[in-house]
Amino acid sequence: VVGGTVARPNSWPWQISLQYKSGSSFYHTCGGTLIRRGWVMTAAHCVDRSRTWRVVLGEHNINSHEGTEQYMSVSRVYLHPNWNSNNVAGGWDIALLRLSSEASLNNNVQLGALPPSGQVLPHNNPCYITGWGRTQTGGQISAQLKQASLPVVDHKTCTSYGWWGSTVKDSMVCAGGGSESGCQGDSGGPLNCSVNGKWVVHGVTSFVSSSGCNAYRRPTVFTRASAYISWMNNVSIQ
Ligand SMILES: CC(C)C[C@H](NC(=O)[C@H](CCCC[NH3+])NC(=O)C(F)(F)F)C(=O)Nc1ccc(C(C)C)cc1
Repeated sequence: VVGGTVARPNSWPWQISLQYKSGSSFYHTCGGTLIRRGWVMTAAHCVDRSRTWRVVLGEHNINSHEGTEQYMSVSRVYLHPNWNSNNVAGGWDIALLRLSSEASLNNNVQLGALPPSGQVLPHNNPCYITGWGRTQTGGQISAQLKQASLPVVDHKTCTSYGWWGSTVKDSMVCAGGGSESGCQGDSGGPLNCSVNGKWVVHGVTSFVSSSGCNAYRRPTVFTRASAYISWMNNVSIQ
């Protein structure tokens, strides 16, 4: 996350850290959202190579053990069948992870709410991106979970000339476009939007401009969760 602030610990209790094993250690690679006690929603581009994964719930500082963490292994990865790892602009950048056991819900671990199928939010709808991703283009990832205010940029604007144009599809949502943005390592995490006074996980962090995370008129682009509700249902999640 470029800009924004360090989040109050566990104030986004559905945010997870997706980590892969290398040698005898695990390393943060992406974010995700706990949407059922046994299921995590993330980006397909995070899990389209075979690795030993773990999901950490109740995480704040990824470099220290704070006692609120739950470490879950992943029993199966469901990539969207249409995902093409050579074309993030094609969309379909969504995956579900089946956890080997069910999370215990508490003050630090809660389920994220999904939107109703087809919901599209208006321009400037208040949203926050959260994640441990790089804090500057080409910089380091953040040890502590960060948040930044990224209001929705409507499709009309986001797909116009000088903005993302036709790279952005209807199954995506844009947010931000100013000095704050997502960045590598935020992938797969939630775009948390305030709808009728409640937080809804409206997006899955997908991509930023290859010329820089907070590039001018290149808002962060998210997979629009409301476009995939039926797929998630069919993966027997709901
Ligand atoms: C060094 C980074 C900034 C490069 C940048 N990476 C990204 O945007 C990666 C997703 C890459 C998926 C493809 N393997 N996502 C992120 O960094 C995220 F913002 F989500 F955290 C990128 O590839 N961006 C990109 C690439 C192609 C397009 C279209 C023109 C096809 C758009 C954006």
